[in-house]
Amino acid sequence: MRTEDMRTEDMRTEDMRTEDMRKEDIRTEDITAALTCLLRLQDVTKNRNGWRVLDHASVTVHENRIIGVVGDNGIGKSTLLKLMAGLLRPDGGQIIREEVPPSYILSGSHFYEWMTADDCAGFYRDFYPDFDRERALMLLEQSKIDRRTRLCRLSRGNQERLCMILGLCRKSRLYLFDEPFDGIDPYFKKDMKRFLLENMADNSSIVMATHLLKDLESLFDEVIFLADGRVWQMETEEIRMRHHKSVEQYYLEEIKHD
Ligand SMILES: Nc1ncnc2c1ncn2[C@@H]1O[C@H](COP(=O)(O)OP(=O)(O)OP(=O)(O)O)[C@@H](O)[C@H]1O
Repeated sequence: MRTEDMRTEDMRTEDMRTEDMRKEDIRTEDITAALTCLLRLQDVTKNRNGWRVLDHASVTVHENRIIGVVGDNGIGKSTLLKLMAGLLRPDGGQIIREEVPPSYILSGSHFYEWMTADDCAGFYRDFYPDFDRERALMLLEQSKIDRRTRLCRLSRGNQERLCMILGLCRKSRLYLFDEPFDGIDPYFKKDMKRFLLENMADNSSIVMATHLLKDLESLFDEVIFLADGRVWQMETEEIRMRHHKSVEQYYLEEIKHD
């Protein structure tokens, strides 16, 4: 979110938050054509575990963007991604998105260890009608991941790559990753970054929660920050040009950590 938008957001009064917007509401509509906007959270509030994780948060995801989601542990990054994915419903505000559902990329730990890559692809085929199994099998072969190997025998990096392949092979325009590169060595990370860029569909976008700013910030066009009870969105370019900082420096030096 740009500074002007943040100010406007702050200036909104309670009166303007209509009864409608307080209702649980996820709307889907074809908003893309006019605005090239894939998803919008408007004034979204979410309470979890007895505290308000998101408080009137507003963010927008346009097409052809890679957006980082950055904030301290437990601040609400996964919650934000799950709201975007439709896995959680907001307690207030609205989520407006395309009819095509987002692809929320599960991490390796969501599958049983005895499952093979083939089993995981079968799971995706059964659950997601938009899953392109042939493409997934082709990418697995390209990545030298044997379809018959059980997950427990795959390296951590290959487990994550498998999950990335499965998620990317859903016909979506919005791919949501929660810590996709966690625990992966620098060489493999570089390779997976390249793989991601090569295989993301045209006119799609990625939203990615991560703590690995040094490694990943070069990917980001924008960053969504969560801190101090607020959520705001900035262009990476703005952070570099206006604040003369990297995303990591901005995160460490400019935002409040409890
Ligand atoms: N399944 C759940 N049930 C109830 N409350 C939850 C659940 N998951 C998370 N929470 C609460 O929501 C808050 C935000 O959690 P979330 O996982 O979104 O944070 P995060 O920023 O992704 O954390 P991390 O960086 O450690 O992964 C947590 O502090 C926790 O109190």
